[in-house]
Parts: sequence; structure tokens; C-alpha cells
Amino acid sequence: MSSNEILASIKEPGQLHRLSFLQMEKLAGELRTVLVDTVSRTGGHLASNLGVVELTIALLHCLSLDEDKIVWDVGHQCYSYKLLTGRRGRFSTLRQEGGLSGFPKRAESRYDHFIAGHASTSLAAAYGLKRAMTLRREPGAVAAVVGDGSFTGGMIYEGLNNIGKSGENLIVILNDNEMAISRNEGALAKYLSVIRSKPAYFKIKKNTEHLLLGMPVVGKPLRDLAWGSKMALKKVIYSTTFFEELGFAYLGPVDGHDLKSLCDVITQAKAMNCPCLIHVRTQKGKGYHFSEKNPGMFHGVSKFDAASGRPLSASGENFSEVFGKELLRCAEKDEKICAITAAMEHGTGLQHFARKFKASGRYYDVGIAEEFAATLSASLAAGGMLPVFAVYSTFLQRCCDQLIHDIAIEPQHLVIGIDRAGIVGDDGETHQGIFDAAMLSMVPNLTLFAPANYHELRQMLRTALYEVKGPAALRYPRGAEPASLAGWQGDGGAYDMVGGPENRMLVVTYGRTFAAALEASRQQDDISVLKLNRLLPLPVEAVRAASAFESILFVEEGIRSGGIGMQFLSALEETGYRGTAKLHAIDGFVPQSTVPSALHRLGLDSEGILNCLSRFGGEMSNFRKR
Ligand SMILES: Cc1ncc(C[n+]2csc(CCOP(=O)(O)OP(=O)(O)O)c2C)c(N)n1
Ligand SMILES: CC(=O)[C@@H](O)[C@H](O)COP(=O)(O)O
Ligand SMILES: [Mg+2]
Repeated sequence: MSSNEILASIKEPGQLHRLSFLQMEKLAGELRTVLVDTVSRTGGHLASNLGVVELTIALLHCLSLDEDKIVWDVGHQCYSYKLLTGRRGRFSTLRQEGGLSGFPKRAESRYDHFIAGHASTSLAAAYGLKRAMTLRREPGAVAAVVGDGSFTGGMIYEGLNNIGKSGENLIVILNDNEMAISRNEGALAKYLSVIRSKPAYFKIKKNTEHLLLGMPVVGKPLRDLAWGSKMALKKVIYSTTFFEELGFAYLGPVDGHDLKSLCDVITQAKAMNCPCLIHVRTQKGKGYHFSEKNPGMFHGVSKFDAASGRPLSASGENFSEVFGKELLRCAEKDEKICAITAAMEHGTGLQHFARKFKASGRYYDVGIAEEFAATLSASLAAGGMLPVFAVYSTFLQRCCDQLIHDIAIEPQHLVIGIDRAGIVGDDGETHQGIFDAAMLSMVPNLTLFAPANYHELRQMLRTALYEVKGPAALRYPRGAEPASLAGWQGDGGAYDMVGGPENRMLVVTYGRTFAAALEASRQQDDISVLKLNRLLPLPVEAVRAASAFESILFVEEGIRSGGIGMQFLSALEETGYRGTAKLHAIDGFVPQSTVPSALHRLGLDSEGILNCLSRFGGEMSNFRKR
């Protein structure tokens, strides 16, 4: 048999119904080979996908995608699903511009039923899909695959609360690998470890169910009777699980790499025709030596050498590392400083802080619970601590009400480190950090800084900690500082100006785009650049300085509507400015690509800025100097 014979033969997911267990075992091996080979070349989420190979095969073997639906929580683990639902031919384009998304997308396939990328949405998604099927009298079950990390997100409990009473044929598959990106924290992780240790209960239940399900006619009423007495029995012999108390049939724990057990339990769950929770135990990174040894490192990987497991590009200093190390330096001198993350310890550079201060209770990994993290930060501040919440821009979107209600109305002094601000690249629409500045501009009493390099990040963090009253935030991009800005030092005020009003054109910008604006001003005379250091509250002195120029182009690597640029131009108008002012910003969702390619496509690199200015220049001719 050729190396990929079975996978190559799968043209439609329905073909998996006819595979023998031996063939499915072989298919699992083929999938793992493709996953490691492809992700080593494209980058992506390897460990999570290696952990659900058998689960994906079993789901497609037991469910019929002509009527049943599967949704994936976060969706970063859906690569095998994509390979088995008609997208093998495009799989080498994974996460590339114009290629397959790294997450489920309805536009990509009829088998992708709901968008994913942000955690803990799958139960709401599954419930809505199932209710629509019921109301439209469409047959079929809906299954939601949820990782134990995603299970720490609040929306999951909102989902359990609504589904448990619904009686719907909805199967929640809890994929328990004891990991989020790092090791899973919290009481839920502890609870799962307890119920993982009770396989006996599951065996008794399975045998009883099989016996009754096999009985004609009397089977169901007898089964309901037995089920009722079993519930009583369980309360006597076994403590029921939290899930059963909420109205789910609990099936598990099941070995998530044992195809026969998986097929048994999925078939049983579908036949029970009620809310079920299947608890599967898997190994994150299974089947590839290096990811088994270090699943955290292989959660999200850039290109790597498959033979050695080593990354192909050395990851040097970056904004997250600089942030984490500067925060640690401050915290060593100030015991009021606490750090909070929502399951993104390494992504936000907090691992240094955690190593030093976890034991002393000044470090919190609250799980995938950004809303909770925001309000916890506010209450720590209310209690006299100096909390710093580090969070990706895109995930901060979860905290809009907490920012307004818990943090700003009675302003709490805390700091939010907004990482991945701006275009992030391969994760695409669900992860671009382009909305935070617009969202925060609604929040009164909040100060927002935009460092353009490591020096400013350190400086602005200290300013946020010790010179700002009320909530302060600083936003910085994924990756390293622009080489052209290494060591740049402005005057540390609310804005910096490069060039004076003797130039006709002024480009106003902030953050990473300052490098592109400077480059544009080097390529064409007559251009000055104003870099905002403080975005909120908008520095009126910067607006005043800008009004001396004949024409102004505001360039923003962020959404136009409600963004800083819009506010700057309206403040300019209020000064009675009679020049020409334009805003060049982002007008919609930004699909996956490399960051440079996205910035170029959006006209946010130096070439794009010069093109803007030359188009704009045409409107300059009718400008009369005052
Ligand atoms: C709201 C939100 N916060 C944070 C993340 C970042 N994130 C992506 S996957 C992941 C861990 C998921 O763990 P789990 O659900 O257990 O899946 P596994 O990778 O273990 O299969 C996190 C924190 C996210 N996608 N969404
Ligand atoms: C799936 C998810 O949300 C995270 O894994 C995210 O992709 C991490 O992004 P970074 O690679 O920028 O840390
Ligand atoms: Mg997990």
C-alpha cells in the first residue's frame, strides 16, 4: 500500500462509514504524516491537531455529515477534518494568502457550519444549529468538539445551562488533554482529573445501555426506567458528574486514541437522542516525538525542520518578551504589581513573571476567561494592588463591558498590555488586532499609549504604572520592533514631530506605521511626520501642531470606524483648520497572509503611504496657503 493510499481514496466523508478498524488505524497514521509534513512547511497548530486524529476519524465514521453537523471550539484542531472533507488537495495552502484557513469557515466548505477562532463559542454555535434543525424538521445530531482549555471559558457554562434542559440530540465532546496552550490550570482541571480516574462507572453504564438499546419495543421505556434507577444507583454508589446534574448523559472517560471505544461511545451518544457529554482523554501532540515531548511549544508553530523539530527561523527579541521582562523588573521593586493572563502566559511574555511570582500569589492564569481577567484586575486594583492584564488585542474584544462597567466608571488604576495589536498575519480575520483602539476610544477615563519600539514600550509601561491615574493601556504589535526604529528616542511627550511646517505635507500616525511613514518621508521631500505616543485622550497639542500644515494624511493600522484617525480629523476640524485632511485606515476584515503582504495590500507600508500622498497631492493644487 502506498503511504497515503487510504487518505488519497477519501473523496467524500461518507466513505469513512465503510472503513474497517484496521483501515482507520492506517488512515490515522497517514493523517499524522500529512499534518507534520505540511505544518512543518506552513506553520500552524500542530499539537492540537495530532491529538484529535482518531477522534476526527471516529466522528466521521459514526456520524453522517449529510444530516449530522460538527462544530469545533477554537477550530485550531480541525486540520484532519478538513483533510477528510474534500480539502486534501488544497491543504498545502494552509494559512497562506488565498489558501485554506487554519480555522473552520463556512465560505470554505459546506461541512464547516460555523466560524471559529475565539474559544468557548462552540456550544452556543451547536445549540443554535440544532434548534434550527429541529424547527425546520431536519433530522440529525450536532456534535461540538471542545478542548479542556476552551472548557474554562464562561460561554461554555452558558451553553451547558441552555442545552442541558433542551432535550436536543446534541453531543458535546470534551477533548481532555490536560493542556490549554500551557498546562491547564484551575478547579475544572482538577475536577476532570478526578472523573478521569473512574472508568469503572462508564463500563457498567455502557453494558447496561447496550443491553437495553438492543431490546425491541420494551428497550426504551425499560431503559428510561433503568436510567432513572441508575441515576439513583449512581447517587448511591457514584457521585454523578457535574454534567449529569445539568441534564447531560455523561459518557466517559474514553481513550481518545482508541478507535473502537470512540466509535462505540459516539454511536451510543447519537442513539440516546438527548444532550450527551462524551469525555475523551487524548494526548496533545500525539504521534510526533517532538510535540509529544513539548506540546506547549508545538501548540502554534512557525516553519520547522520535521526531522529535528527545530524551528527554521530563530525567534529573537520581541515586544512580548520586552514587555514581560520590563514588568518583572518593575514588580521586583513594587510588591503591589500583579500580573494576569487568560491562558496566554507565553504568548504575552508573562512566563518570566510567573516563574518569579506565582508562588507568592501575584500571578494569575485564569484560563480562557478574558472577561473574568478584566474584572479581576479591576477588583485587585480596588483592593489596593497594581494589576497588569496582558491580553491579545483580538481577545480583549471579549472585555468591552468589563472595560466600561467594572474598570472605567469608577476608574480603577490598572494597566492593560495589549499584545498582537495591529495585523497579526496567518491567523486571519478572527485574530487581527485592528479593533482595540476604536473600542477603547469609547471608554471615558482611559489612557492609551502606542509604543513604536522597545525603548518606548519600557518607558510607556512605567508611565502607565506610575504616572497615569485610572486605567491605562499600551498597544504593541506581534513580533519584533521595526529595525529602522531600533533605539529611536523621541522626547517622551504625547507626540513626536519629525520635520517642521516648512513641509507642505504631514503624515500623522502611531505605533508600527511610524517606520513606514519615516521611510516615506525619506523618499520624498516636503513630508513631515507626527507620531502620536498617547492615543487617548487625544493630545490636543498634537492636533494644534498638525494644523500648521497645508495637508494632512492620517495613516492608521486599525479599523477606520471609530478609530483614532477619525477622532483626530474631527478635532482638527474643530480648530477651524482650512487645509486638506485625509484618513487612510482599514475598512473591513483582513484575511490571512504574511504581515508585510497584508500591510502592503492595505497601503500601510511606505509605498502605500507615498501612493496615498500622490493621489492626495492632486487635491493639493487647489489649496491656498493661509
Ligand atoms: C477567547 C480566546 N482566548 C484565547 C485564545 C487562544 N487560544 C487558542 S487555543 C487555546 C488553548 C485551547 O486549549 P484547548 O481548548 O484545551 O485545546 P487543545 O489545543 O488542548 O486541543 C488558547 C488559549 C482563543 N483562541 N480565544
Ligand atoms: C488559536 C489561537 O487563538 C492561538 O493559538 C493563536 O493562534 C496564537 O497566536 P500567536 O501565534 O500570535 O501567539
Ligand atoms: Mg486541551
